[in-house]
Parts: sequence; structure tokens; C-alpha cells
Amino acid sequence: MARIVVALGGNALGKSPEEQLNLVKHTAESLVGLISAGNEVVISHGNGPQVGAINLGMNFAAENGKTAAFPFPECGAMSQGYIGYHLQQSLQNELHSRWMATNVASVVTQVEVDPTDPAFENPTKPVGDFYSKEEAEKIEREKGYVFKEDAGRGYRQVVPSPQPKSIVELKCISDLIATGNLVIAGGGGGVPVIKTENGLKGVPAVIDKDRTSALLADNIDADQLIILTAVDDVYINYGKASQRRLNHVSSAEASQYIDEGQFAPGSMLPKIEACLDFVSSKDERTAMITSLDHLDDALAGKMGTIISKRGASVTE
Ligand SMILES: Nc1ncnc2c1ncn2[C@@H]1O[C@H](COP(=O)(O)OP(=O)(O)O)[C@@H](O)[C@H]1O
Ligand SMILES: NC(=O)OP(=O)(O)O
Repeated sequence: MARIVVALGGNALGKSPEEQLNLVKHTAESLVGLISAGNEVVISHGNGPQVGAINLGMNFAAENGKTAAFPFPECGAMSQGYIGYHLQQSLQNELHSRWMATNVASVVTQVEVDPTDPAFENPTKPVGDFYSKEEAEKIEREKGYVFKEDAGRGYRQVVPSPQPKSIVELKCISDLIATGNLVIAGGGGGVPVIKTENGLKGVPAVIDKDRTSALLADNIDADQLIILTAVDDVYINYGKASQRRLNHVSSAEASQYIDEGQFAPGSMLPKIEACLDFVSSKDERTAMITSLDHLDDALAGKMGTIISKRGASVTE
């Protein structure tokens, strides 16, 4: 039996509740398959598009005097509830259809960050939908938001993305796992909080869920970290005629590709860095990146990119 942390990418979860529910239903089948094969699974997820959409809606309502202002950390917490709800429902339905009695729980998770993290001065985390360059520049002038180009897909608002330091609810998450529950935690990278004289306080930022998932996987001593996103594999020379799929790479090879600038910041780079962090302390640990659609194929070795400390030196 292996303990596996599976992180679902926010961008890979679609753009509407209907799309998200359909995508999650499909993934729930594979996740329950992993559990019925005897593995212990813990789930985390991103929230970039979702927290951006919630924040946009709340700002619109507040600007029109229809609600109070809802700060960004509150929007992050709402995104955990929204995505956790879809995951819980899909997993419960799938478990029940197989006569499995596992309980499913989403833990609203706070993650401590450093208030002096330089990320607060340099927003990098894309949230919300994609805009054209002209639309992005107009919103920047009107609202003062910061936009950046996102991996060749268009312009998106970016917010600070500090490093996760510690998971506030870790003990609760560990206890739930130990008592046989299927746990969803660290959603959206966790709601970022700082320690103050008066206790914990939310800060406006979005922690990268890949980094939080790696921290969670390390903290609960998982054997494997699986990151599910929109692409089946990681590539070098991504998007070019010379693009090449990576099958199983060592930490040293992955680090070399990072130095060559093969992975886009804000999208694939944090995933690779999270995988490297996770596998760094134990030779036996593996990390895998593949698509939400093809988890079963990746587990069968047909696709997906694996990173391990020593690697298998196989590329196609
Ligand atoms: N070298 C690369 N190989 C594969 N995908 C890459 C690469 N560099 C950038 N990407 C982009 O990264 C995206 C995954 O990151 P992102 O959309 O942020 O993920 P998430 O699903 O976690 O929200 C892919 O869909 C792809 O567009
Ligand atoms: N919080 C976060 O990393 O979200 P995405 O997976 O949407 O990038």
C-alpha cells in the first residue's frame, strides 16, 4: 500500500460549475480506483480560475452596493468550499456505487506564510480568466490590478504567491487520515495566513497549490505526489516543433531543464519545483505530472512524467 497525495490543477477543472463537476466525476473514478487497489489517497486542489471568478463577482456586487467588500482570503476560503463540495459529492457517489463505506471530508485549510516573503512585492500567481493584451491594459489602468502573460495562453491578473511555511490544520488532517477518512486538504494552496500578536490573520495572496501539496505530502510522509493538470506530460521545448515528452527524469535532469528555462513560471515551473522538493529527502519517493483525464493511463505507465531523485534516464 502506498500513501499518495493527488493534487488537481485549478486550470484543469474547467470554467463553470457544470464543467468542473463533470471533470471531477471522471477523476473521482480513478481516485476511488486507487483506493480500492489498497492505496491511501489524500487530495488537494488548485483554485486560480475559481478564486479569480469569486473575487470578480464579489467585487462587482460590492461596487454596486449589493454586498459588503469580501477580502481576498475570504474568497480563497469560498473556493475551497466550492471545489471541496464537488470533490466530496463525486467521490461519495463513486464510493457508494462500489459499496465502499469510506467517509470523505474537506478540511478548510490555512497555511502560514512569512509576511516578509519577497513574493508580496512581485505578484506572479495567475488568477481568474484570460484576457487579451488590450483588455488587460485597460483593466490595469482602471483598477490598478497587475496582469501578466500566462504560458502563451493570454493575459491574466496576477497576485502575490508566498511560499507555504506550515499547514495550520496538519494535526487534524493527519488524524482524519489515520482514522480511515478520505481527506481533501490544502485547497487552493491553503488560505494564506500570517502570525500576529492577536493570532492568525488572512493575507491577500494565493499560495501555489503544487508547493503546498508537496509540503503536505512531505509532512504526512507520503510515498508519491501526483499532480494532475491539463497536459498529459511535461515537455522540453514545449509548444515548439522540437517539443519532446519527458518520461522519467532524475532530480539532476529536471534541475538542468529548469536552468535552461524549459518550464514556464506560474504554470509548469512550480510543479517541477514542488516535485523536486518532495523527492529530495528520500530515494524511494516519486512524483508524477499528468492530465486529469489520463490518470489511469499514467498509473499504467502509458503516459505522464515521473520525477524521482535518481530517475530512470528514459526520455522519448
Ligand atoms: N514545459 C512544459 N510542458 C508542459 N506544459 C507546460 C510547459 N510549460 C508550460 N506549460 C503549461 O503549463 C500548464 C499547466 O500549468 P497550470 O495551467 O498553471 O496548471 P494547473 O492545472 O495546476 O492550474 C499546461 O497546461 C501548459 O500550458
Ligand atoms: N492555488 C493554485 O495553485 O491554483 P492553480 O492550480 O489553479 O494554479
